[in-house]
Amino acid sequence: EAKKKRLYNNIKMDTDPTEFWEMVGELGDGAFGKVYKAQHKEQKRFAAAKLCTLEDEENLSDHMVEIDILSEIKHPNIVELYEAFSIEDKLWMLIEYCDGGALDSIMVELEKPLTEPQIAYVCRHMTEGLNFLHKNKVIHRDLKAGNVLLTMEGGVKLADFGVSAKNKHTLQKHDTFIGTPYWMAPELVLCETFRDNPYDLKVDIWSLGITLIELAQMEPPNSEMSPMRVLLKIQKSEPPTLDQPSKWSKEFVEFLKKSLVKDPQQRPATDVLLQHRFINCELDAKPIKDLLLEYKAEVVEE
Ligand SMILES: COc1ccc(Nc2ncnc(-c3cccnc3Nc3cc(NC(=O)c4cccc(C(F)(F)F)c4)ccc3C)n2)cc1
Repeated sequence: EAKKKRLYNNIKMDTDPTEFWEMVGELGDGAFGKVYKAQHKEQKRFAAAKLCTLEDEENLSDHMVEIDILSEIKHPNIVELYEAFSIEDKLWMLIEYCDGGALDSIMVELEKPLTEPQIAYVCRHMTEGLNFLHKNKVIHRDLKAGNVLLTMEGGVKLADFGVSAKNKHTLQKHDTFIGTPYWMAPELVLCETFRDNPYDLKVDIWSLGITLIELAQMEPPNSEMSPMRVLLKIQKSEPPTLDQPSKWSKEFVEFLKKSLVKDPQQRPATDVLLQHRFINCELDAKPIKDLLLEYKAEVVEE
C-alpha cells in the first residue's frame, strides 16, 4: 500500500489541469497520445502537456514508472516534469517546454547536419544527462537525435517520446517492444531477451556514439537498410565509423572509437567519457544558438 501511496504522491488526483494550464497549441499526436503546448495561467510559463487515456491497470502502472522516474530525476540535461494530473480515466503529464524542438527535426528543416563545434556541445550535455540517469539506475535505451530537445538559450535535454519510454527502470518487467534498431547496441541485438545484465547501462553509450554519427551525417549508419537487416549487420559487423573521418578532428574520431566498442565490458562509462578531450574543454553555446536562430528563421519563412 505504501508503494501505491508513493506512486500517487507525484500526481494531483481528481484535478483537471485546464484549471491551471491553458492549451495554446498542438505539438504532436503520436503513438503516445495527444501532446499540447500549454501555458500556465498565473506563472505564464510554457509546458508540453501529454494526455494519456488509461485503458487498463497495466498501462497505468507503465505511466506511473515514467512519472516516478521524472519526479526523482531533476537535472539540467533531462526534461523536467512540472506536474501530473489524473482525472477520471485521463492522465496528464506537463513537461518543461523546450522551444528549440527536437534535434532531428532541426536537421531535417535546415537540410544539413551539425558542425563539429555544435556536435561537441550537444555531446557534452547528452553525456552529462546520461551520467545522471545512470547514477540513478535509469537506462534510457532509446537515445537518438529525435529524443534530444533544445532550448533557444542553448539548453540540451534528454527526452523519450518512444513507446518504450515506459520500460525505463532496470527493475521493469521484460519489455517485448524492440526500440529503433539503428541505434541499438550489439549485445542488445544478440540476445533480445537480455535482462539485468550488469553492463546494460552501456547500451546507452553505444547509442550515444551512433547519435553523434547521426548528427554528423543526418542519418545513423545503415539507415538505408531495413530494420530487420540492420539487426544482423550490427551484430556481425565491426563498429561503424564516420563516412569521411579526415573531415573531422582526431578528438571526435577518437571519442566515437571509444563509445562504439562492441564488448560492453570494454565500453567506457559516462564518467570516463566526460574526461575525454573532445568534450572536456570550454564548449560555447554560440554555435548551437546560431543553429537555432537559423532554424527559427527558416520555420518563420514557410
Ligand atoms: C514540433 O516542434 C516542437 C517544438 C517544441 C517542442 N518542445 C517540447 N518540449 C518538451 N516536450 C516536448 C514533447 C513533444 C512531444 C511529446 N512529448 C513531449 N514531452 C514529453 C516527454 C515525456 N517523457 C520523457 O521525455 C521521458 C520519459 C521517460 C524517460 C525520460 C528520460 F530518460 F529522458 F529521463 C524522458 C512525457 C511527456 C511529455 C509531454 N516537446 C517539441 C516539438
